[in-house]
Amino acid sequence: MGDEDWEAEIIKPHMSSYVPVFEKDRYSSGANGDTFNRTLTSLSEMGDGSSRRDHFMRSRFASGRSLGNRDPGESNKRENTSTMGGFGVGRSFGNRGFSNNKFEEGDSSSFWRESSNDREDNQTRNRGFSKRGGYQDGNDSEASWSSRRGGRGSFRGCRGGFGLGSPYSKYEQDQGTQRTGGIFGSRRSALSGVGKGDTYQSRSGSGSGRGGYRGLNEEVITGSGKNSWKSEAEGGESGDTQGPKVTYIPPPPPEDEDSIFAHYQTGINFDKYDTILVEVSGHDVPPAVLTFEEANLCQTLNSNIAKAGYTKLTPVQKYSIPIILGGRDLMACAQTGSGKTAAFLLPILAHMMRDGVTASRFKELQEPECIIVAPTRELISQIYLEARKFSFGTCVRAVVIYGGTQLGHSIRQIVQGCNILCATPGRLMDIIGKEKIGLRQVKYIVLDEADRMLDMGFGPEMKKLISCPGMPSKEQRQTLMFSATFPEEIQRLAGEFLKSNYLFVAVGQVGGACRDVQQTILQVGQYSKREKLVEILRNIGDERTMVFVETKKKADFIATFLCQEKVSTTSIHGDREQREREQALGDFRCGKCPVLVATSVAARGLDIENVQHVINFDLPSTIDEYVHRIGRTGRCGNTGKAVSFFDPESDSHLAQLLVKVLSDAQQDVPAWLEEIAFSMYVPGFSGSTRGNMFVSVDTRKNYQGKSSLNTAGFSSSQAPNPVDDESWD
Ligand SMILES: Nc1ncnc2c1ncn2[C@@H]1O[C@H](COP(=O)(O)OP(=O)(O)OP(=O)(O)O)[C@@H](O)[C@H]1O
Repeated sequence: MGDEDWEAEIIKPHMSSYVPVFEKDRYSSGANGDTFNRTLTSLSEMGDGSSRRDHFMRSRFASGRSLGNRDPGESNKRENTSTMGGFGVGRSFGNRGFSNNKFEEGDSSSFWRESSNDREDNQTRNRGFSKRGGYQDGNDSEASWSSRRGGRGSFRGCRGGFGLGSPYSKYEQDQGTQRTGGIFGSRRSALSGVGKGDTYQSRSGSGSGRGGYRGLNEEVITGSGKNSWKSEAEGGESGDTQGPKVTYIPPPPPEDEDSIFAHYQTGINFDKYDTILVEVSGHDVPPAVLTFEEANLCQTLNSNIAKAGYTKLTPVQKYSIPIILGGRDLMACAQTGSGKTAAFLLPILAHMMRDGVTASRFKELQEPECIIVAPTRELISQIYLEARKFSFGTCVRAVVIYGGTQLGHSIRQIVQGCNILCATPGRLMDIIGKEKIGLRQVKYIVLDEADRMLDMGFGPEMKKLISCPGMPSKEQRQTLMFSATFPEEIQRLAGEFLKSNYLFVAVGQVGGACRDVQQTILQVGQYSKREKLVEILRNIGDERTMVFVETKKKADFIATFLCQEKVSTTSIHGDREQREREQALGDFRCGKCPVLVATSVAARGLDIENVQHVINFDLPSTIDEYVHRIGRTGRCGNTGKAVSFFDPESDSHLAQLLVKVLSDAQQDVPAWLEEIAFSMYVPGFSGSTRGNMFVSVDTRKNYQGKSSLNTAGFSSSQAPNPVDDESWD
């Protein structure tokens, strides 16, 4: 569990995890790539005599709906995470032990195998669903809540300290081993007690079993046990708990119109969106709109849309806008980078304009009409900027609040007038708990990356939100959920937030990767990854690249390593202070650091212009995360490239799902990957969608109608069809 890191921004806000930046050299190109130009279809045509294999391939991939069963592999991977190691004593690593801006490979010690708390993703799993552990049955009881949160301190004693003086290669050797670093004492004392300013220091808070949680390192929710809803803000600002204040006040975004409407160009494949299939299920589906004019939004909105450079609706917008304008609840699933944000913002704003809401700074209690929640600070900031853009020149005021920033600042933003409140879950619950906003006027709740939020274990928080005093019931408000992936079990939970007649919009190969991303899977063992990474980055030159790794410490480590290799790099992850995270994103966006090393904190939603490459240095543990990560490139009709290092030792459980994703996106599938996928084949696995975490279709058994449409020429919703019903089960 993440028993220390969640407090990072509270306890020692002044500490820096600076990653040095070096000017990037120019490098020559080198050879790269080892995929085979063989598609899945060609495999089935090979006639290699393996009937088992043929059966496997047919059953897995031919239908386009099968393949799941990722849990065994996933849990395998998870089970290997209970170890800790450490950095070299007094030795270098960024400002966490990076001495004199030089990473001493031989001296920096045993960079440890991923500890469970270091894996951003893993933390969430620990709070996740039954299959992933944790939240199980919609039971929101305090008992289950506290049991998931409590007892964190109990892990501390057995968490590792330093691997004294062992070299980096030791880290690599340790990748496959179970290490319990207890002999060097607790992580806290070990990490903070050694060396001087440039030693890695734990920014953990007090130990001793204090409860708390920091979901995906984004939101800080502390609790000293049962039924506690203390947050970093409370602890830091009101003095309810110990710890210094969070003082960070994010700089205000530029106010000038050019900056507000700055946008990047849609890509050459934008028009291809018209051919994407869309399925809408539920009763009385309103017809889609084909153009912005048809949507009949108000004049100011149309003008803002034009200034934003939008001339044509994306598929998810064509379908979602009329559904939301029609007052319906919605669960929408569309590929990464396809315009989901505007799909909910525009109709909500249109309604607000119609209803004449006005932000007033003179109101004693601000009562927003719309609450938008997203799982990460960066994503919610981005949504806010979109809301600000589309509400430009109107009397609607959007406000953003998120963790890692001064609570007083959040409150000051709100009291100046708040119609649309964009928030991360922890900060939102803080503000509500402090009665800084009233909920009586809420008409719209939007959960962006809803699957992630629920998967992260924010289900209870979201339930608290909708059952807060004053919050209109689901019959009296509109609830909208968006994501590129919607696993079945998440859908079932999500259904509790929505009216029973909600509509489900599925655009394209739902849960699938964007076809504009060229995907390459390379078989790279853990010992060769760094070398391969450098080789690829040198080929890439200065093109903007996101490198995903599995743990926070590894993110720092790889960033530092790349800096030493003279690749201008920065990093973002949940252990970095908010100002550092924003700085890192800023440096990446502006091109100062064309390489951003990130954990899954940056996997979702981030919309950064011109990210041409994504490199999965470590593959994520789930295929959904893979889809989101590679979706940071190839956005809005632009093309992009994703290269993933596949280590058969640790990633084999993903092989089947990767083959599926690749073939669905019409990518080349390496023969060796097919072989691994085949070897992982479980006889008797039906390949049905049910239980499959990947393919996201409307899981409601009794939905009454669906339409299967082409975004260019759609039909209206169909009458219930028992045959279709079955096929949707
Ligand atoms: N109709 C449109 N015309 C032109 N650009 C658009 C349109 N809709 C959205 N965009 C732009 O496309 C980019 C991606 O949009 P957005 O971030 O909403 O995608 P998303 O579907 O939410 O992606 P993700 O699943 O990764 O969160 C943004 O820069 C947005 O401004």
